Amino acid sequence: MVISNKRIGIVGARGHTGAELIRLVAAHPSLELAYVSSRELNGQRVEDHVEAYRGDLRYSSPAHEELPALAADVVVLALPNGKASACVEAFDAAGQDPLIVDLSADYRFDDRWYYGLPELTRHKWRGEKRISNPGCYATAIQLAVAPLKDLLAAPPVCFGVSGYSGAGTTPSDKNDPEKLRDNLMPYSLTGHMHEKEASRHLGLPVEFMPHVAPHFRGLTVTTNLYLSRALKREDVLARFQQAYAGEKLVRVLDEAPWVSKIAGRHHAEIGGFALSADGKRVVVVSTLDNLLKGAATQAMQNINRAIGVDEYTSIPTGQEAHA
Ligand SMILES: NC(=O)C1=CN([C@@H]2O[C@H](COP(=O)(O)OP(=O)(O)OC[C@H]3O[C@@H](n4cnc5c(N)ncnc54)[C@H](OP(=O)(O)O)[C@@H]3O)[C@@H](O)[C@H]2O)C=CC1
Ligand SMILES: CC(=O)N[C@@H](CCC(=O)OP(=O)(O)O)C(=O)O
Repeated sequence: MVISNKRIGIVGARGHTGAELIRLVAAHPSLELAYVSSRELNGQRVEDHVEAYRGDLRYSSPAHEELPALAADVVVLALPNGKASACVEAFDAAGQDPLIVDLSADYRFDDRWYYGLPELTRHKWRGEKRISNPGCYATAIQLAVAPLKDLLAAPPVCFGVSGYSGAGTTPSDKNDPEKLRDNLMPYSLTGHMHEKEASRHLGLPVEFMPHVAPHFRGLTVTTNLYLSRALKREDVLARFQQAYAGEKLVRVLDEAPWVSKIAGRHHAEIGGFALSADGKRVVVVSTLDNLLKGAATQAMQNINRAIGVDEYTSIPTGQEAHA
C-alpha cells in the first residue's frame, strides 16, 4: 500500500522552535513542507537558514485568512502567545479542519483541545485534530512530579533555570546576552503560566520559580517534594523507572542530570533523588532541551501519533546529539 505524504505548514517558522521543526520535517519520511511563514524572511530560501533542509521552498507571509487555501494536512502554529486564535478562526471560517498543533500557551487550558504530553497523556487522546503542545518548563515539572503524585503532603516547589532561547527571538532582557552575562535572572516568581499549566494538568497546586541563565538552550527544574510517608531512595528510583519504562524520550538516571548534556538532545532526563534523613522529603532534578522535548520534538511526537505513524518517526532517540 502506498501512503502519500502529508503536507505540513509551519506558521511562525523564523523562530527557534519553527527552525527545529523544519529540521525534524526534513528528516521525516511521510511529511513534506507545504509552506513556512515568516514576515521577516518572506521570499528568502529556507535552505539558506536551516542547513538540514534541502529544496526550493522559500518563506512566505500569508495573511491568516489565506492559510486555509494553502491546503496543508497539518498546521503547526509557532507564534508568540496570544496570536494563535486568529489562525484557528481562519480555518473555522473556511470550514477546514486540518490537524492543528499549537506550540503557544493559548489552548493549554481549553478542554476541547488535546494536551499532548505523550508520556503522561497518551491514553487520553481521542482522535482530536487540535493539539495543544505543552510548555517547556511545564513538561519538565510534570515529568518530575507525576510518579510521586499520590504521595505528596504539600505542593511541589520547583526551581527552574532556562537557557535564553526559551524567551524567543523578540528582544527582551531575558534573551539579551549582555544582560545575562555572568548573571542569573529571576522572573515571574509567582503565577508564571507554567505554574498554572502544570497545576492544572497534574491536578494539584505547584509552586514554580523561573530564572534565565546565559546559556542558549536547555533547562533544569529542581523540584522539592514533601511526602506523606517515608520512602527509601530505592523505592523512589523504582517508581520513576517503572513510570517511564519503555519511554524512549524520558531517561531516569541515578545521578542529577546536567543541562550541558541535554542541549541538542531530544529526550528529557530525570535524576538526583536526594532524600532527607527522615525519608519524607525528596529532591528530583529534570532537564530537557526547551526547543526539542520542550517544544518541537514533543510536537513531532504528537503529529506522528495523529497521522498514524510511529510516535518517534524522524526523532533521534539514541545517544546521538542533534546536528
Ligand atoms: N522557545 C522555547 O523554548 C519554547 C517556545 N514555545 C512557544 O512556541 C511559540 C514560538 O516560540 P519561539 O519559536 O521561541 O518564538 P520566536 O519569538 O523565536 O518566534 C516567533 C515566530 O512568530 C513570528 N511572529 C512574531 N510576532 C508575530 C506576530 N505578531 N504575528 C505573526 N507572526 C509573528 C516570527 O516571525 P516573523 O516575525 O518573521 O513573522 C517568528 O517566526 C511561542 O508561543 C512560545 O511560547 C513553547 C515551548 C518552548
Ligand atoms: C526563558 C523563558 O522566557 N521561557 C519562557 C517559556 C518558554 C515556553 O515554553 O513557552 P510558552 O509557555 O510561552 O509556550 C517563559 O518563561 O515564558
